[in-house]
Amino acid sequence: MKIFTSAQIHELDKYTIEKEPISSIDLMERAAKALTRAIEAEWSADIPVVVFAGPGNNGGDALAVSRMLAADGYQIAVYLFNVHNHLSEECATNKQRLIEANKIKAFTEITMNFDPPELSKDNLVIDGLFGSGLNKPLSGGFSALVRYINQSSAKVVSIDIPSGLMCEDNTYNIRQNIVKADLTLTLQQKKLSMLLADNQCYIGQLKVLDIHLSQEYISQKDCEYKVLEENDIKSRILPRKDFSHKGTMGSALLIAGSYGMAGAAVLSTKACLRAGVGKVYVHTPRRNYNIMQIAVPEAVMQMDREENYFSEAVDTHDIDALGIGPGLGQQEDTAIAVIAQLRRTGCPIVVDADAINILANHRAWLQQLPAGIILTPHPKEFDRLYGTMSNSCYERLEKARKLSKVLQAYIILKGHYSALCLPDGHVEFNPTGNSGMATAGSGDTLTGIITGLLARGYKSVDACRVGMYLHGYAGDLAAQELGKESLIASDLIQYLPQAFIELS
Ligand SMILES: NC(=O)C1=CN([C@@H]2O[C@H](COP(=O)(O)OP(=O)(O)OC[C@H]3O[C@@H](n4cnc5c(N)ncnc54)[C@H](O)[C@@H]3O)[C@@H](O)[C@H]2O)[C@H](O)CC1
Ligand SMILES: [K+]
Repeated sequence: MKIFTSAQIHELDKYTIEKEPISSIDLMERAAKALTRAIEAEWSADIPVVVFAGPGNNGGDALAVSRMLAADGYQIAVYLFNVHNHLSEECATNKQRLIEANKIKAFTEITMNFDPPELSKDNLVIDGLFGSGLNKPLSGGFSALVRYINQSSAKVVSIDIPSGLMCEDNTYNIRQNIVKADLTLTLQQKKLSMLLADNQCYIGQLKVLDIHLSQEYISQKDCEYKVLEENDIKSRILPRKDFSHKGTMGSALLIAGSYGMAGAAVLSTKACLRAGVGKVYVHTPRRNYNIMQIAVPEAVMQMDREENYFSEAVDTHDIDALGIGPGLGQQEDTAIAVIAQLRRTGCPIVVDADAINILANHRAWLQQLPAGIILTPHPKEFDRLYGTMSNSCYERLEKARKLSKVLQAYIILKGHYSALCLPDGHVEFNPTGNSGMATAGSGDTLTGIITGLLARGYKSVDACRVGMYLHGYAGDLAAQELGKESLIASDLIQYLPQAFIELS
């Protein structure tokens, strides 16, 4: 699913009006019908509804919804904020239609002073103050109203987007002045800000309502952000040929583990094997020999000369993909070996965990990374790598995009909706996965899966796409059976076969 920016949504809106063709007011009527249906599916007519409508088309939607709910027997009190004595054309038409229908309990148009109605837990607030046309943080009377709504115990449903939240960048927004919705009914598509962790507290439950905007525009328009869908993945899963043997299914090498961190090597190795690769080699310190042999008998061991940590770069001539970093530790010898390894490796590489931390501590080395390298940082690792803290998830995402372009690297910024940043500036979000996966070792399994897919013959971009989707999908299957609370990283490996079956 493409994620258009608010400017593109505006364009899409105009394109639909012109090409369908449909008048702007009829399009609003179509949106309002979808919104009304969704609200009626959640709340019955005995809940008293208070509607706050703004001066633009978000307010127009709210007024049309008010008319439709009233016609269905809901008790509605409407407050229309017209403080600059200017309503959008569609908002003004819907004000007229609402008054003429004469079905609502109370209609107040606020031009100056506003005496807020009492809001109790038995009320439903419909927030139609501002939508995709918001162009700066809310202030003055609007911010006071938002705070009033937020401190009340009423249920809140936001039309299109919680008022005060920007569709994209909220780095410099004023967080107290954003409506906290219980339900957000967004039109046509999710907005970028809805995919970012720091905005989740405003959105509540999220439903996307299809208002049938132009499919022609949607399919033709290039777009920097998209959410991956099952079909994007299914069509990319490589078939296994009948006459395959382990020599044709690729060889992966994992450089992982240190004393006390053998588990990271075990998890990444098992996950790598389960990604369908022919052979998996593991280079790990001597101390971990027994653990690895017993835990993963399918893997071939290569012991480091050091007892406790990775210390020497190894030959990768016969290897199809390298995964480096899980549980490595950050010894200075390890750092030097990691850099030497990255320099001498000719096959595709996944860099994770301590290997990322090492690069973060030696940022001059970043320039030497081979193009096409895959980095899989979680947000803190990314901040260290980039060298600055981010004030918002949007800011971090933009930095990751920039770094991907500069390094010509694939960066997977991990989290809910992990963001795959491509060297050409595009971002693809992964929709699978759940909070049960926020547990130690989860990242090690992702590294193993992507390394396995690379060795198996997937292009780097597809190994990232398929890898993160499968990883989350396995997590979702595991959560269905085991619940989220008790989920551990080994469960992800356990459910990887089922994930493959369902996606193949
Ligand atoms: N394509 C669709 O998805 C459709 C969306 N619809 C609805 O239309 C709104 C967007 O409407 P628009 O008129 O462009 O913008 P808003 O209503 O969000 O607000 C514009 C209005 O507000 C003023 N303004 C902006 N920022 C501030 C601020 N910080 N403080 C005060 N005032 C501000 C601005 O100057 C304008 O006057 C979309 O969200 C949907 O709800 C259509 O109904 C159907 C198609
Ligand atoms: K809104």
